[in-house]
Amino acid sequence: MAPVRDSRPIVISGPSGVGKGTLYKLLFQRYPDAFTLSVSHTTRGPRPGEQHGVDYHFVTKDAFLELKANDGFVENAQFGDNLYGTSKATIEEQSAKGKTVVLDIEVEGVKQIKASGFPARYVFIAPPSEEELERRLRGRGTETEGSIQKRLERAKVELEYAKVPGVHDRIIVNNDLETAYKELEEFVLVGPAASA
Ligand SMILES: Nc1ncnc2c1ncn2[C@@H]1O[C@H](COP(=O)(O)OP(=O)(O)OP(=O)(O)O)[C@@H](O)[C@H]1O
Repeated sequence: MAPVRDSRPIVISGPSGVGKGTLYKLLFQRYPDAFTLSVSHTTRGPRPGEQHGVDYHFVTKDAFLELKANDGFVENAQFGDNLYGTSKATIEEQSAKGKTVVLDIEVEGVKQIKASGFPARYVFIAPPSEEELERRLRGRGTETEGSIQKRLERAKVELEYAKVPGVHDRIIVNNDLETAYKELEEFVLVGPAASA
């Protein structure tokens, strides 16, 4: 177990395709007992293979809206026809198991968590350049051309917001993967380097 001294959840944000997932998956592989990814609520139906409570908490729209009305989310958003959110109870349950919760959320969610006063640490993953971000999005092979263009437009807004002083505790440029990983590890472990 890594000696994580600061148990506040870690909010990781950054443009789509910058390598957030790649970086925190490395962290989870290295420290499987210390970190866990937050499980979001969603009103969309499960895709084949997705498990309730593992990939998402799949809930009805009514249940989602009731939780929202009761101030149960640290952040929530609508994408298409579906609602998504991170519940306070989920973070608390996962934290109670002794794990540091990692949240992978987009910029509007970051703003909401900050506004809510929920204690968290914020790290932004930046691309070496917009050209390299585009190369990675294309290289991943998961997006249509339209989706790539939307994500690149969105990236400009996110990169601007990241420049606002005081928003993030750390900005890591994901150029060389190993170097960026080491920076993330150093940020999340807090204090002397841990031995895995
Ligand atoms: N340092 C790096 N150098 C080169 N390629 C990288 C680097 N980091 C990640 N990649 C590649 O970039 C692509 C995007 O990475 P990843 O899927 O982790 O991004 P993401 O930020 O989690 O995206 P999304 O928000 O859309 O889920 C992947 O194909 C990944 O292998």
